[in-house]
Amino acid sequence: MPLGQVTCWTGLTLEPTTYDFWSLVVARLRTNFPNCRNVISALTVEPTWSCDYVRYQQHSHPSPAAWKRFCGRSIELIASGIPSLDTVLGGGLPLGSIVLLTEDELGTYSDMFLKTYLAQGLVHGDTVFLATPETNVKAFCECLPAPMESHADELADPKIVSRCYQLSDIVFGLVAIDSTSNPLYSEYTGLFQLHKISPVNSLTPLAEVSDDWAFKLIKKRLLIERLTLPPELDTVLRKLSSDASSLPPNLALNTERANILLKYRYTAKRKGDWLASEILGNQLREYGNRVDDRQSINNFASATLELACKLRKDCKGWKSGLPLSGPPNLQEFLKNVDSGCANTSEQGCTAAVPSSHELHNFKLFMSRSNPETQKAQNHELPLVESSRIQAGPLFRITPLAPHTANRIPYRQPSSHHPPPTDLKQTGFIAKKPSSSFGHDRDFSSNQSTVTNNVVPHRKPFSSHESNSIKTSNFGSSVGGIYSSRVGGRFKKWGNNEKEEEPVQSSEDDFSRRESSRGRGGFRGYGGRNQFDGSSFEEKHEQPPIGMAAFKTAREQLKIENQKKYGNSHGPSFGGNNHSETSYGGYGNGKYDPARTIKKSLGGKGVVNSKFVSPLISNNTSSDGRQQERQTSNSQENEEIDERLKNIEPRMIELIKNEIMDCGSKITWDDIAGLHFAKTTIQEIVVWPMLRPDIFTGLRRPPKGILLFGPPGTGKTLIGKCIASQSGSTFFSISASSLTSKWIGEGEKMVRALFAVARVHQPAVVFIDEIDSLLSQRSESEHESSRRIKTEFLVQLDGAGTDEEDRLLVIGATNRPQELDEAARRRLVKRLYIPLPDLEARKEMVQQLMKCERNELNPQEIDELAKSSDGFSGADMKHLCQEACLGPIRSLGPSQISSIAAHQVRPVNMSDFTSALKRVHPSVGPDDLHQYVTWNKTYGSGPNTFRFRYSKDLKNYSSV
Ligand SMILES: Nc1ncnc2c1ncn2[C@@H]1O[C@H](COP(=O)(O)OP(=O)(O)OP(=O)(O)O)[C@@H](O)[C@H]1O
Repeated sequence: MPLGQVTCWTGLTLEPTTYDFWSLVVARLRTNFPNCRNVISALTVEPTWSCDYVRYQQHSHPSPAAWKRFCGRSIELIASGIPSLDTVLGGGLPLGSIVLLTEDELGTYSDMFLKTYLAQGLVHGDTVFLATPETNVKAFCECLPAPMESHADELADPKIVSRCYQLSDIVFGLVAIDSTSNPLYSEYTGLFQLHKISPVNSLTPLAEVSDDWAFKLIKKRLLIERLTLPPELDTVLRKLSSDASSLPPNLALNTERANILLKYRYTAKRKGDWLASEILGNQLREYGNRVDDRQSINNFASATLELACKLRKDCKGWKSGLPLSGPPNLQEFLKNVDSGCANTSEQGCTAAVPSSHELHNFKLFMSRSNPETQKAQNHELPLVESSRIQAGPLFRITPLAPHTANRIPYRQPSSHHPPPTDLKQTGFIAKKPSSSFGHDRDFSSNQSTVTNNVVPHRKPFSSHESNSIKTSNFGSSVGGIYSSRVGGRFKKWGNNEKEEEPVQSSEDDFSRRESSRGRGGFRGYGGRNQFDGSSFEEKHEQPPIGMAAFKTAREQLKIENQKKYGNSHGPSFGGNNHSETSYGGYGNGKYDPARTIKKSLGGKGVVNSKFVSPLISNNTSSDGRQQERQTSNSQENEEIDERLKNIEPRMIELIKNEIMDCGSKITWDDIAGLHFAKTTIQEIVVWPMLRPDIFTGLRRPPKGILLFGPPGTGKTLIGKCIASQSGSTFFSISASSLTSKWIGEGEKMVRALFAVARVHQPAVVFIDEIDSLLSQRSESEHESSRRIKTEFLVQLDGAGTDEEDRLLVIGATNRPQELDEAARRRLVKRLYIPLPDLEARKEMVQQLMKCERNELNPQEIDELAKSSDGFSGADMKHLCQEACLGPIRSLGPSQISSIAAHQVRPVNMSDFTSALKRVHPSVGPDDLHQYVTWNKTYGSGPNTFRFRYSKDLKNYSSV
């Protein structure tokens, strides 16, 4: 996978209460990873519902291949759980995947995903697992990685970069274990791990293990217990190995992986991270070679599929596109799966496993960028000077000046981190890693960084902060929950603390940890509590060197939004900044604190409800600290506009993603002709939106206007221009998509649309083809379409709406005569947008040809305008496009490949003459007649026909 491309795979438990959580996460990932290629969301929960959805998706995207393409266009793929993921991913996670995982009550993910996919990440080394029952969305999102930066200039080989570049600092791993084959875990569902990943980006995310906990999932309760491995582990491992030999290859791999993991855990605990990493590195390489050959990938796919087929929750209607025999066209399929890996050899995609060349480069880089590496590996560094840690090349391990103020005292290896010994003695490894791998990979250096006090190049902090940071590498946002749940042992995170603690730590210890961690926990690390600008100011401290370079994802998002939308626009999630259009939605509109309520997205999260630890209640209830934490959480919760309170978050998300248009600015000059319409609109719409204080009472602008006329005459253009010129948020939706795309949910969509628009006011809601939404009501029409219509009319009428709302609905139609009369009444101003007249056509040609080299003189343009009588604006565009192809057509095929762009001759009149033979008006005289008649009767233009009721009605009745 090329540098910077990230696949986001979210495990979605799709329920109203959790959707907002995940959609926010997805949105955040998308924002933070502009190059993010795939966002794949898996639905698993409501079988019927997700099944319907999937069928619908299948309908639109029938084949797995199409799905793949669908992903490729950075569109969210919603699929129905494991089989489809299997189809999409082909049994292995691409390099650089981010996996967001939530556990369902049956443990489906842990049983299946993790077993067959996630553990594979152990091999791929770069996959980051995030799983959380966190209810505080904002807090969790702040734990998400900051945008990935390109370090291509620093490292020669992009593959190395992407492999080295960790995407997160905190990892929650739920690892399923095969309880039948492993006596150690017979009663457990899986391993629950908390990892702190060094931003130094070690080659394996499991390098710095914080803690292991075994967990049981009993119904909705998650019971977590400290994992203690018995000393006779080697016996168990040996048994596992012998069992594995008799298993089919895929299961053998699973067992082997569990085996490796256990070894690693055990060694890390007993012998220290450094040696454990060495062993792990060595074993992973061997294991990786096996797993990454194509046959094994395929094995994993089939293993997953087998498991998936047995899944009770799997809905009947859904069948995986992947047959048990493997993907139908393996080569083709793997091409996609390999995602950019240039290596198409039979050995498989080696993107996941460092080649010797990569390792060589990496070694070179290491030695070039960091001459101290060797020393580090030899444990010669007594101290780390945090202030000298700078943003810059990765893998920088900075030695210390021994007597500087900002130094972290050398921590003698504790019992938890015993000095490295020769593992040969332990009997766990046959030989000490001798290949360059063990040294070249940063296993050794990275993993040893903590144990051996070589602080990795990470988001830097000053010594002052280090006290809190050291104990707060994961914090209240994610770790906060777990910190209380899993009890003690967070001491391990703090270099200034001496010994690890037993699970059930004392209250004092708990509070000490709490206070030393600070409320921010990980967020402190991310810059909110300790490291944001304000805190530095408050403490009158200079941020440490390199600090300026570090931004939390949230800060980065803000900056990007500001860049993108300026100060007054731009969606953000949860900011209460007036200058932003926040998720809560009082961005550039009025911010009315009374209207906002504090709400945690996903706060009702079912996710959370599944993770009820007995420890948390024990630890926290007695002294009310939980309450304290809740208070702090609630302070940080999202503020959501109460107008959105009853709207399904996924609809809000849909509207924001698909309907809200932040497109290019359009000025009135871009619209040729249409003077009457333009003037009227400026008077009745733009000025009132700009100066609502003047346009009050009877001067109040209409709530709805209708633009009608032949197709391609600029109705949409006008809508966009209104939004652009009045500084409004533009919502553009085609009425037909309301009725077809969101089957059965149309009226909810309408309600959501108006709610979001109100939040983002001033807003223009542009509804194309409004006739299909508000056609004449009839007896025979479908109930759902009637409901949409009613809802729309209610919204348009302003029922339940504030009179002060600056919301304009613009309907556009080519068939005004089909509009329902109630709708017609509500669209007060009905403006005819006719075909462009001679002058307008001339203007269009001039405008369109402005950017093309041409030899047209004013007479020729006049002539052209005359010859194009009856053309719409869109036809004129088509005509110019056709003419511009003239010079290219005049070249022979041989010249096309060789000619320089500037040598292509300019467009001339002859090109237009031939184009005029090919392009014809798209509007017929009969159609025009209808518009003119309707305009005369209902239009708001100056030439409209006045029905003389008293006289004409008499005539009518006498007929
Ligand atoms: N008055 C105009 N000035 C400049 N360009 C125009 C004008 N009218 C149409 N065009 C060109 O035609 C294209 C189509 O216009 P637009 O989508 O606004 O038409 P429409 O009236 O909304 O069509 P439809 O009713 O089919 O949706 C525009 O992108 C623009 O390039």
